[in-house]
Amino acid sequence: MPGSGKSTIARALSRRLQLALADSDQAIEQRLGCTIRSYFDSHGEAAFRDVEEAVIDELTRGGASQVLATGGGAVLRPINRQRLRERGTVIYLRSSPEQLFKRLRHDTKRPLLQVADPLKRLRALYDERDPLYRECAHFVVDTHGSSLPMLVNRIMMQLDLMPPPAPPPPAP
Ligand SMILES: Nc1ncnc2c1ncn2[C@@H]1O[C@H](COP(=O)(O)OP(=O)(O)O)[C@@H](O)[C@H]1O
Ligand SMILES: O=C(O)C1=C[C@@H](OP(=O)(O)O)[C@@H](O)[C@H](O)C1
Repeated sequence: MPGSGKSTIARALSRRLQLALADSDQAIEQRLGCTIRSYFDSHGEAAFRDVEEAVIDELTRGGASQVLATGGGAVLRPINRQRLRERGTVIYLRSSPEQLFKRLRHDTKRPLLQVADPLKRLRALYDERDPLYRECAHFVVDTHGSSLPMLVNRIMMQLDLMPPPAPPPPAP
């Protein structure tokens, strides 16, 4: 979801894991040469989702060698969910629409929230997306009431519990 703290938490987690940090929204804006908001305005959401799909494909080809923060709508397309889940470990940072509204009520960057009633929009997005995040994620971390260091510790513990990745198939 927009504002669930993905960028903030991914940055802290990448430091802790000593892995590179990637941010698909930043990569998209670099490719577009403009902000996501202005691209939404000029080309519409479907065109944005095409670019998002291509960037996520590229950024996940290296497997689990980095921490990747995706935009909140990355799970909408089945191919994105499949690539993310198969190529890495996916963490759903769950927040309620009410918490997200507290964080984002003054936001001007997120195109989907530039509406008369952003809380209503956040509730609709949550209802649509929560099942998709759960389908895609390897585990869920609730972000409510935890500081950033506590969240990173909880994620580290969950990662420790993950089974090791399957070995690559033998060379033919
Ligand atoms: N765990 C948290 N508790 C409170 N505020 C948070 C938390 N995580 C992020 N924030 C704040 O919420 C806003 C959105 O965070 P951001 O990392 O940009 O979210 P996203 O990348 O998911 O859209 C920022 O202002 C950030 O400081
Ligand atoms: O929820 C969404 O559909 C979107 C969230 C944004 O990213 P954040 O989740 O980082 O706000 C950005 O990708 C775009 O505005 C669409």
